[in-house]
Amino acid sequence: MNSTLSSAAVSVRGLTKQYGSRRVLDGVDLDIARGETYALLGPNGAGKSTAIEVLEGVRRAMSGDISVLGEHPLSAPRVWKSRIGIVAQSTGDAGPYTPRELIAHFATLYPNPRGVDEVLDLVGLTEQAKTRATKLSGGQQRRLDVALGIIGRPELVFLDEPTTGFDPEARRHFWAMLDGLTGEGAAVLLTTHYLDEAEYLADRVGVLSGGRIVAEATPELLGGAEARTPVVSWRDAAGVRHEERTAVPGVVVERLMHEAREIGIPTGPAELEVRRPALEDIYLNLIGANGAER
Ligand SMILES: Nc1ncnc2c1ncn2[C@@H]1O[C@H](COP(=O)(O)OP(=O)(O)OP(=O)(O)O)[C@@H](O)[C@H]1O
Repeated sequence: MNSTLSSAAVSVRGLTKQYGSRRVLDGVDLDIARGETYALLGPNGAGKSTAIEVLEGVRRAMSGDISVLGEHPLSAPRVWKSRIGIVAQSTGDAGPYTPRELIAHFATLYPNPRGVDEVLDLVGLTEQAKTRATKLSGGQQRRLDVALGIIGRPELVFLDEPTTGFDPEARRHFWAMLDGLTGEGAAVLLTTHYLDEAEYLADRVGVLSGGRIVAEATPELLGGAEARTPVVSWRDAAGVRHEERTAVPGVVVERLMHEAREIGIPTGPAELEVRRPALEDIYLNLIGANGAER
């Protein structure tokens, strides 16, 4: 995070949004600092895209105080649009054009765009620069979406499930690219269903469930320190299964081995295992506790 820029990139209080009689967002509070990467997590249908679209000025909220780069998205001056970058979940038809042509065209819409070659390289499309966009693979088309979202050197980038369809190598490449972007001070609001992606990229993650942010922290601290405490499990000589949460699993394992040897079991207790809860376990617990949307 860039600590020299302190004013918020996004500041939201009490955001609500309803489709017909169905309330999708029910009082969302959200702050994203300049230079911060924030991953918004939540099950399918939780309202992540809806929230992003409200912040982009594409959808109208029912209520709430919303400030994005210091402006309300629906009353922001034209130049505000050039300060944000949007990679939506689905994008339109690219027509008969190549990535180079599309990126070059989009570059003309911004006052201070990146170079076309630089962006092609950043997203890993240099080799496909002259291939018709419609002939690109799904992952390559997604990279083109990202290219069009960052060509204008945005101060804030909205990335709605940006790496869906990427192969593992492309995903790593994308992560490195994003490191470069945020290194230049851009704030990022990202949605993803890949918990490893959130863990790698995000300064903070928020979990949207039941229309609200139900948990928010750095990836290391989500769910509280307790949630990350390792669990030692084993089966005793009578076949009864035990679990012990402990910050010192090695000490517990040592004790169990010693106790087992004492009663003539040199190999230790059956099914002895140490589990360290991953972000995914903690996320699933949070979603479970707050009722998943389906
Ligand atoms: N234009 C719309 N009209 C009516 N309902 C909508 C509209 N757009 C979205 N919804 C509904 O609002 C809810 C939230 O949708 P949204 O796309 O914001 O969720 P999401 O968290 O982004 O989901 P996903 O992870 O599947 O992309 C869903 O139940 C969806 O069906």
